[in-house]
Amino acid sequence: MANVHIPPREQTAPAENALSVEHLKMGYGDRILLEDASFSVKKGEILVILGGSGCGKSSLMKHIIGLYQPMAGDIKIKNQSIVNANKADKAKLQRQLGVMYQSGALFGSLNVLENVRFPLDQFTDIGLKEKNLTASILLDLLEMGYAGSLMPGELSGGMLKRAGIARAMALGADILMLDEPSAGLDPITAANLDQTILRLRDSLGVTFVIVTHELQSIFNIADRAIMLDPHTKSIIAEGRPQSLRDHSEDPHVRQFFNRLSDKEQHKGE
Ligand SMILES: Nc1ncnc2c1ncn2[C@@H]1O[C@H](COP(=O)(O)OP(=O)(O)OP(=O)(O)O)[C@@H](O)[C@H]1O
Repeated sequence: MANVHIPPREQTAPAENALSVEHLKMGYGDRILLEDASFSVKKGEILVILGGSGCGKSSLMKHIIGLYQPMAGDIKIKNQSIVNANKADKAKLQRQLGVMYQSGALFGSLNVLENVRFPLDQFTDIGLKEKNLTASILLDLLEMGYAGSLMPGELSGGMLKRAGIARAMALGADILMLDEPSAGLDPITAANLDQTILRLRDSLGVTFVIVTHELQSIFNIADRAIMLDPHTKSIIAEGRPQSLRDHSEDPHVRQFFNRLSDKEQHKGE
């Protein structure tokens, strides 16, 4: 038999961590929200954080971006601790993290271009022309190029979120943290925003950490989900949303992903 040459399998290097949360204990005063939580997010991955109201999703985001110090544990941005960083290093790490809060949180007295330019005005000394160009490019990227001169009060919900994302990217962040991006959007606008998130990931390699309850959106865009639980103060589920929906050993997790009422969940018991 002739020797058949089988080419070696291409070695793909494991993706690097964009961020990792290691044995995090967090809370406020006597109130502990998470006891010992660990997870990581690979570069270019879309991770969704889930959990009932008040379980600590926003608090986790605020710890990741360095607004609060953990009670114990570490948080690393591209393998560098933001918890133990000195002020200058922490500021550098924070620039790699862009945050969009629920409403987009634009300044009502500035037009859209000025809003997107704002972080550049605050934190850089580059010229106005260059800053305006950067802001315009970001608005184009978010399909908002036509809206630079509009005031936030003139924007629809979807446009506010897009402008908020553009602003979050102004300082060059390639890890975006989005707090309930689809909240308050109609289904078509929410689906369009999902596509934009996927496009930013696929074309620029942006990493996303997203807090959302929108199941459809979770199934459309999330590579992985983690679910926080206030009772055990831990991460009770981690995996692909579809796998958690169909195979999680935790009935509460299956109930969540299948969007079942308590009655439907306990039918036949
Ligand atoms: N700065 C703070 N000081 C003290 N307690 C706080 C602070 N921020 C949040 N909390 C409390 O911590 C708990 C978790 O709040 P957090 O906003 O992180 O939850 P969440 O899961 O994001 O909730 P939701 O889904 O309703 O937005 C809540 O009980 C909240 O009142």
